[in-house]
This record gives sequence, C-alpha cells and structure tokens, in this order.
Amino acid sequence: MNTSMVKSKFLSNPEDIGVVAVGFSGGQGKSGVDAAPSALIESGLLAQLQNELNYKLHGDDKVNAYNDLVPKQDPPYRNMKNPGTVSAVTQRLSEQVYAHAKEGRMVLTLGGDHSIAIGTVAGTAKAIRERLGREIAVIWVDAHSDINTPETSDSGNIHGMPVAFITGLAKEEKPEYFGWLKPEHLLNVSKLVYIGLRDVDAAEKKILRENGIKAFSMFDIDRYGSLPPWPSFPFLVVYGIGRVVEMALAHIGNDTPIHLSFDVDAIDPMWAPSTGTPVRGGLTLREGDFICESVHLTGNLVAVDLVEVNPSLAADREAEANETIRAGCSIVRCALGESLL
Ligand SMILES: NC(=[NH2+])NCCC[C@H](N)C(=O)O
Ligand SMILES: [Mn+2]
Ligand SMILES: [Mn+2]
Repeated sequence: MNTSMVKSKFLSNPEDIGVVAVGFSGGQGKSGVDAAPSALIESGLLAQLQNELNYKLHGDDKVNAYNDLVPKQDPPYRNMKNPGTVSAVTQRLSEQVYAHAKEGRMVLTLGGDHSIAIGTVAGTAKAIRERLGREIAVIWVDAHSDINTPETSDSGNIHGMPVAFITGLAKEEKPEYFGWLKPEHLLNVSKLVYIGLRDVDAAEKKILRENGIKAFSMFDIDRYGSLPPWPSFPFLVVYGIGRVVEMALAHIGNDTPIHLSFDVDAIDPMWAPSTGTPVRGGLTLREGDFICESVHLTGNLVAVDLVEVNPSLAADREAEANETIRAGCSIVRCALGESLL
C-alpha cells in the first residue's frame, strides 16, 4: 500500500486484499459475463494492485466457476430463474467473502452478474458484525436499483433482485432458495444508498418510496450543481457528482464500514458498452472514478464488488470490450486509492 493512500480504519490488515473471482452468469440470461474476471485479470488489474499500489493479495487467482454447485434440475421458483443455482453459488461466495473479511482484510470481488452481491454483502455484513459489532453500509452504484422481489420482477432474473434479498425485503424460508440468509447477513435499509439510477421499474420505485431508501438518480446528479466558490467565475457551475457523493456519505455517516457494489452499467455506454443491460445517459467515466476516489478517501471502505462486465457483448467486440474492461479496472483502482499523489 503506497504511503499517500488512506488505510481503512475498519481493517486490521489494511495492506491486504482478499480477491474472489466469480465467473458466474446465472442471475441473468446472457452468457459472457462469467468471462469478466479472467478478462480483468488478464488486462493486468491484479498485477497493478500488487506492483503499483503495493497491496498484498490473498486468495486464489483462479476464477471460481462453481460448477459443482449447479443442481441437475433448477426449475423456476416464485418466478425466479435458476433459483437453486444462484442461491447455492451466492451462499458459497458469502463464505469466501466472510473468510477474508474475518481476517480484517479488504475484499475485492470480481463478477459475474449482480446477483452475486447477495453473497458478497451477506459475507461482509456477517464478518463486520462479528469482528467489530457494527453494521455495514452499502453504496450501490448502478443504472438499476436491483430491488425487485421475486413477485414484482418482470424478467425473473435474479440480478434484478439482490438488494431485496440482502435487505430482507424479499423473504424465503427454504434454505435451497436463499433461506440460508440469516439476520446476521442482512443490511439495514437505512444504511443503503444508491448513485446513478436511471432505469428503475415502477414496482421498484414503490419499494424505494415505501421504505424511505436514499437514492440519487442521474437527475439528482445534474440538479445538485453547486454555486462556484470562486467570485471571478460566477458563471461556472460546479458539477453535481461532488455534492451527490457528499450527501450520500453524509447519509451513511462517517463512522460506518462501507461496502461498495459497483455495476459497470452505471457508467454511460460510451465508456462501458459491453454489459448486459446498458442504459444511455449515465455517469461519465470520471464521475464513476470520482465516486470511488471519494469512498476511498473516507477510510471506511471494507469491500468492493465490480459486476456486469460482459466482454462478449459488443458490436465491435475487441474495441468495445477493451474499453469496458479498462473502465472496470479504473473503477477498482480508484476505490483502492490509486489517484492520490
Ligand atoms: N444488475 C442489473 N444489470 N440489473 C438489471 C435489472 C433490470 C430489471 N429491472 C430486472 O429486474 O430484470
Ligand atoms: Mn445495472
Ligand atoms: Mn446491478
């Protein structure tokens, strides 16, 4: 870890990162998102964390495929597609994340589709409760709110539901269908904050409203421009992302361990086109990086997920996939402090 970087005060080993590579696509219908971890690693992400940012990496750099966990038959249950597979994989992943977080290290999870956040958040929440007696907060950076319950979802894709499961808004008793989620795995809805939303289903809007969940949409990022502090440039409007991040962090409180779950589709398709559900009008690459840099600066970060990079979804495959992978690498490096001089 370089000297200028901020050591997270909630980690007993802030120089250490537990890496979990999750080659999993079962939370949605498009193949290719399972190839993201190896693409990110091959492009040099882990080597940079090790050699340039000077972190010590733990965990196997081989990608987990979890093939042993896939049930022979996995019919829909409560409208969910691949429910048994996603449940089993996220349960195993929660144990992997927990094991790293219990050691007091930062956990970096490379997905995979966003259903895997059921496992990562569950693992972090449980470890931080046990280690520090504290609740985590989650900053969910995404074009989507991923808070459908099985009943409200139109698609049946579990990558549109992880937030409902980790907050306990979606409940299920059967252990093979997420019933393994216990109170110690769950996130308090008051500790959840979204940034970047722009494609939220009507039923999801209702859930957000009814539960008073803090969310900053793209509209909020545009509208919260602040007045310039420099009298000589009275025409200049300071861009809204700074205020939005400030408000998001204020909502969480500055003494709370943070899990950052970053869906690459939060970034505008101009910079991150290779993803399963792209939505135009998104964050610039700099805004995405800025969110991560700001979270790093808090010194409260305990876990980062990067999800939904799908190298095989690109019109001009080589070029667009490479752009998206570059964007993803940049996001992770910013969260881990590379921007500080
Ligand atoms: N992680 C994602 N990219 N999620 C997209 C979700 C899209 C839609 N709201 C659904 O429920 O299916
Ligand atoms: Mn998304
Ligand atoms: Mn998502």
